[in-house]
Amino acid sequence: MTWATTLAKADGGAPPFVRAVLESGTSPKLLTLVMIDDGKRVLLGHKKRGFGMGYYNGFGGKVEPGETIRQAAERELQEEACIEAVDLREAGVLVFAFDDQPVAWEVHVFAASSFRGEPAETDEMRPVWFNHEDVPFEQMWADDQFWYPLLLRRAYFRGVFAFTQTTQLLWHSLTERDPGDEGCP
Ligand SMILES: COc1nc(N)nc2c1ncn2[C@H]1C[C@H](O)[C@@H](COP(=O)(O)OP(=O)(O)OP(=O)(O)O)O1
Repeated sequence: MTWATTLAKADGGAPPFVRAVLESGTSPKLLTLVMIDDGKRVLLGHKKRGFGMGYYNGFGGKVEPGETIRQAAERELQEEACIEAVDLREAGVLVFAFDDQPVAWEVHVFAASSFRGEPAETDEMRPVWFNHEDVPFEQMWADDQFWYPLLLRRAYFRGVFAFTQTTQLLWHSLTERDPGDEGCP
């Protein structure tokens, strides 16, 4: 997570717990998040249970042993929204550090503009379309308002976000990146 450590030192520096977790040597927990964006509207799910319950979010979850990150993204989209992305692309990576958790969460964000199937409510998510100008940030994770503009204009992004009390955003650093560029942000 070299880039995340570099970002954690940027913009005045992250809270100490962020650098501690990033420099601990412990691998981050890998998760996925898939956004369907048809160019005018995004498909979000209203989370009905578990982590982030009550928020609108993309579809995703933990990467299971033996699957790639992309396979996990495809599986979670099918499980949570009953659809299959046609043109799934890597949109960005978000690292979340929580002041009460010993490992960082590395969330791989994917986007697609078309899909097969009909979005359907599952026991985890209720899918709802929102026009780009009506994305309900007040009912979403506090980090989303910062990286959605990059997502919607198809810019690849990387960000580090520090939370306390699970949902309160303390600090963040976000950069727009070329996915093939492994140099310093
Ligand atoms: C902290 O900020 C977050 N912001 C956003 N936008 N999304 C987040 C944040 N933290 C987690 N997420 C996403 C990442 C995943 O898509 C889900 C969480 O996945 P979940 O815990 O539901 O994983 P599953 O594997 O589906 O879990 P269960 O099978 O145990 O329900 O939220």
